[in-house]
Amino acid sequence: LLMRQADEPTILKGCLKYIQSILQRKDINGFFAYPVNDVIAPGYSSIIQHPVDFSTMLTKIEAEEYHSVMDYKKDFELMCNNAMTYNRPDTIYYKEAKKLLYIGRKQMSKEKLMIMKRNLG
Ligand SMILES: CC(=O)c1cc(-c2ccccn2)c2ncccn12
Repeated sequence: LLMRQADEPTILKGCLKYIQSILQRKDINGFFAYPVNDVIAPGYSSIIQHPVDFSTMLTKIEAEEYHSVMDYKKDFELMCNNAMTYNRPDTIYYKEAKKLLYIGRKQMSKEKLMIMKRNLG
């Protein structure tokens, strides 16, 4: 039986789920786990045009809607920037978003992606 080499989408899916698992562990309060609603955040849906959260991103990973790590990184940065747009700088949501953005940029840096590619190679 020939070993079935995982195809590109499967490899990318594995990488993105690994990256998301690391980033979600940093969101200890789960502020970014699910879509923000207008009940907890008044006026959110009229202020934020392109809402995104980790659960939505996981659905997109499974549906193979991301064609590269850079694609995924765009949604991740949008999620953090949405929080830094809607919330004032003195709020826990703004501060957590800023921290998460920094961690995500390190996790998806050129160097880290090279190492991941090499280990998959
Ligand atoms: C991410 C974000 O902007 C957010 C998450 C939350 C949130 C998410 C889960 C539980 C409680 N709050 C929130 N609440 C008020 C205002 C903004 N937020």
